[in-house]
Amino acid sequence: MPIPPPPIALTPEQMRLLDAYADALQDGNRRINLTAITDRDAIFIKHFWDTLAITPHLDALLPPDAHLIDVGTGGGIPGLVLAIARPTWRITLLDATRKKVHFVEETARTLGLNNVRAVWGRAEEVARESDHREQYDAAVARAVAPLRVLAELCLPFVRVGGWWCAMKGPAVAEEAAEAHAAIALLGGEPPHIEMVEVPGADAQRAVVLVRKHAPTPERYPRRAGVPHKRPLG
Ligand SMILES: C[S@@+](CC[C@H](N)C(=O)[O-])C[C@H]1O[C@@H](n2cnc3c(N)ncnc32)[C@H](O)[C@@H]1O
Repeated sequence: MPIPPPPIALTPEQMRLLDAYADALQDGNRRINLTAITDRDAIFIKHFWDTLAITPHLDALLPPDAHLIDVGTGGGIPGLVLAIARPTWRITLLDATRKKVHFVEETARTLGLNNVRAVWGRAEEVARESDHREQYDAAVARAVAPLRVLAELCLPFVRVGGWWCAMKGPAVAEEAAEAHAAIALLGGEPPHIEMVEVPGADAQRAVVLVRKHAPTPERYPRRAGVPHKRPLG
């Protein structure tokens, strides 16, 4: 079965960049464990189309020159796909694993993406640095932690008036309900859930959108590992 068309319009140059990125993921995966998804069609559907399906939601919330951080980017999802789809956005890719940060840095360079920078570190530590804390129009994340943990890893990066955007699966409503108290504590408004159609995907997908209305209290995030061990709320 051919790969279905993307969920948003792409130029031939953007399709060429996604093809080159798929090559890099397949090649990189032979050396380091970047993703469990290695089949080329699955890379397009479960990584690329999955990210592009949330892009219209971000378009509606963010300015053309938005600065985003992808927390726990791994092999570059969603950050590198967003950098290809929206070249006027600036994207910071953050991961705690050094070799993954090297991979995304190298891949961005090879693809000629000059709107990308990569940062190696734990979200709990990097979010305490003044050039990252509350500096971003949006923090995005996929497959990093349950929402009430992820809130503490993401919201400290977001400026007041900005957005936290988490890509999730079908159990999202329950997860969001559990995260309400943590989100409020960290300066977020109640989460807004949108179901997302991903062409060719069998699983239900959703995006959780949280607007930040107040600064995150100084004591958050707590020390590295604590958000996972003792989730807020
Ligand atoms: C399952 S992978 C998901 C990668 C990518 N977002 C995706 O959807 O394919 C989770 C990634 O989050 C990173 N990670 C987990 N906790 C983190 C933290 N506290 N700070 C920074 N990165 C973290 C891990 O190193 C790993 O690369």
